[in-house]
Amino acid sequence: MSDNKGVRRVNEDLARERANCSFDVREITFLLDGGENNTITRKKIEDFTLTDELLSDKVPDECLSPKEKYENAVRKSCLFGKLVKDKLLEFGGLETFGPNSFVLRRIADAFFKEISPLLLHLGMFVPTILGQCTAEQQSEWLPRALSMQVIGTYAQTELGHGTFIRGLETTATYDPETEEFVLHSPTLSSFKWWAGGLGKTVNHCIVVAQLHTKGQCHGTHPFIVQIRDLETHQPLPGIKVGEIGPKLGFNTADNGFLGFDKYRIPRMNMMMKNAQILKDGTYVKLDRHGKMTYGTMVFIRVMVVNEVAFNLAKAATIAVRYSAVRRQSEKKPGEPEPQILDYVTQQHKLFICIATAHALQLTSDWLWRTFSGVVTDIKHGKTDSLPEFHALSSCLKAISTSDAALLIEQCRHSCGGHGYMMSSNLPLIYSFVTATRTYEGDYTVLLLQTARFLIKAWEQAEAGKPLTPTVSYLTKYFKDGRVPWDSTSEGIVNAAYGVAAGKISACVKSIRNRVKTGLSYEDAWDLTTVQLVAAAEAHCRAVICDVYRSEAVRLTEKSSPNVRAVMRQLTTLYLHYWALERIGDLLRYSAVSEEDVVALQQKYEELLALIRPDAVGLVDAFDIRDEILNSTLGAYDGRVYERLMEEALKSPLNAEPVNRSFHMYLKPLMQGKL
Ligand SMILES: CCC/C=C/C(=O)SCCNC(=O)CCNC(=O)[C@H](O)C(C)(C)COP(=O)([O-])OP(=O)([O-])OC[C@H]1O[C@@H](n2cnc3c(N)ncnc32)[C@H](O)[C@@H]1OP(=O)([O-])[O-]
Ligand SMILES: Cc1cc2nc3c(=O)[nH]c(=O)nc-3n(C[C@H](O)[C@H](O)[C@H](O)COP(=O)(O)OP(=O)(O)OC[C@H]3O[C@@H](n4cnc5c(N)ncnc54)[C@H](O)[C@@H]3O)c2cc1C
Repeated sequence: MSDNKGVRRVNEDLARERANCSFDVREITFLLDGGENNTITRKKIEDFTLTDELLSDKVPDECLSPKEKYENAVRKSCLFGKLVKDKLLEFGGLETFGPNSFVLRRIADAFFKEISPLLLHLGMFVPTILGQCTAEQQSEWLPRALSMQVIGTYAQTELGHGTFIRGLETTATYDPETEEFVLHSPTLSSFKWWAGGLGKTVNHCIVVAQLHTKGQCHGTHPFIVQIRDLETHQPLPGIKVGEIGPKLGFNTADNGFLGFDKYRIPRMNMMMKNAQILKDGTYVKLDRHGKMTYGTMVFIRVMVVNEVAFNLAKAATIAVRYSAVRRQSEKKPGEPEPQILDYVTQQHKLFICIATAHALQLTSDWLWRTFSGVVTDIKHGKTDSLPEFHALSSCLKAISTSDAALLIEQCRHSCGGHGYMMSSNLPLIYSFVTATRTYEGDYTVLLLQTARFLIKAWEQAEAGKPLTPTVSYLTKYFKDGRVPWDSTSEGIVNAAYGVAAGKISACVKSIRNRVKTGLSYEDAWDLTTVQLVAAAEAHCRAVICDVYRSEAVRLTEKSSPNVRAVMRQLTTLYLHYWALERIGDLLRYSAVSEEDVVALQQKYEELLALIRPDAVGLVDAFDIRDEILNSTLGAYDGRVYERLMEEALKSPLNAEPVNRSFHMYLKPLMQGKL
């Protein structure tokens, strides 16, 4: 299905793989896109936007200086922004595709090898206006933000604090005399640090600061702050702003720092949906739940699951296609060199990547639907579902980003030396995804948030109180104890829940035993955090296994038999992979026997063999165009070696036969004249 526009000749091995695929690739594309209509619209938009004129870079981005890279990214962001504004809305905007199909995000990958400096504008600035402003404030800020007169970012993290939001030091002190807030950075560690686009691009930002009024601090609140002049783009007096320097990735995102020297903003620049300051300085709290100002973070955590699923699909596409083209070594003496995809160890590295991309995509669609329900509840003043949703989105964000980063790195390893080339795009995909494990809530910190909820749920189960849906399995565990083993998919999912329940139970015991020795609850909790993180991870894995299995069955109800078969093979592979990965836990918390373990391993290896002939078809079904993949190793036509050489020749070092350093240093060294 992938666009093969401009293809001269498809590599023979890839062509044969495609001819032998057992199913109609388009059927799986439609499933992943959420229906044929979505696929048709997406492809129309891709045809329309991915034009050579906008995409061509004479010099590869990675050969540019940091400054040139940034300037190129701004140029492309503006072209991309104009395209979206002028043309894409003709297709009905994002709503046409459903909020979870992320068409624009997909297309953006063709424009930016790294990140758009405007990502935070649409990704966080606009959503925070929607989530944290009153209707009146929205009518003032939204039109200006959507027409790009106001370009913004989200500046919460400081040099000294990212995780512990309550510890942020920037202050916003209300002055009733002038009806203004005075923003101030009292220490070096209070400088804002990290916000994308802050370094050079934006003219406004959302600043999260400690609100002081009438001599009292009311905790952190968000404010809209203009930081640069709209005409000259110079920082305004009282603002110290700059870029934070080179990073592992995100090098076109101009992440920035920001400090305030008693900088004044109007009272109405406080985002007032959840709390207000009246003219006289009276503080009015409207948020009954207490954590509504964390709403943008929850929203982004939901989006990130989809983001990493797509990036893993990209890495799997590159690695599987390359593994079908690449031939290396001999299986038996004198035999022709096999495609490396024929090595079982290679299949073990890669098929779990395809299955995980599906698992995360389907889980993300389910999470989005659940989130939409929570948002509707909140609109009607109901916040009861928030604690469970916070626990769910926290662990899914942590596990999906961590799994995706590890598996993308595995894809890179599976491509040998060529996977190390920037032109394979695997290093950039990895550097992007590994950051998702940290930003919007660090892995450990978020799992501990989930653990907090799980321990409370356990106590509720003990007290015989009803439990919310994602933890209702604890009630069953209370009744039946250790789970029986059953090697069906349903049985493995049940066992995964059993492991989670067993681990939560062990944490509860551990905390209580420690408290009995005289420790405070906080100290007992702290000493148990290694187990608590593992329990939250086990809970999250059980949820993903459950959702993936049930969603795959539901989605393929009307599919052709071959598509149903291959989708079932993938879900079964996923469940077996994780059962084997966590065999120690299963031995501890379920009735699995030694023989069952042997059978699990055997079945897993049989599944690798069954999936092998369809592997290329499965990654083709992700339907990621060459312009978006940006990879010498993963292009649809498989012209790997030609592309590697073409890209190498673009290196600026190849523009001249002899570099001047020869005359300046090497020659004098060779002649003993240095
Ligand atoms: C492209 C890249 C863009 C990147 C952008 C960024 O990174 S932007 C920067 C992104 N930065 C980050 O992501 C920073 C990550 N850090 C954080 O999100 C918070 O500091 C925290 C959640 C770790 C702790 O917060 P805290 O110290 O205020 O809270 P606490 O632990 O004392 O718990 C008190 C109660 O609150 C509950 N509760 C908490 N959060 C939520 C919620 N969202 N919803 C609902 N409930 C929530 C919690 O469950 C607990 O309930 P319980 O048990 O009492 O019933
Ligand atoms: C690429 C990138 C882009 C970003 N973009 C933005 C942005 O646009 N806007 C913005 O505001 N921020 C942004 N951030 C900041 C990001 O949100 C924070 O880095 C993140 O929330 C982690 O916080 P931290 O850096 O303070 O880590 P720390 O909290 O200092 O974490 C360091 C270590 O301490 C551990 N730790 C911390 N607290 C605990 C605890 N309670 N229990 C156990 N272990 C703990 C962590 O697990 C970790 O191992 C970005 C970060 C990155 C990397």
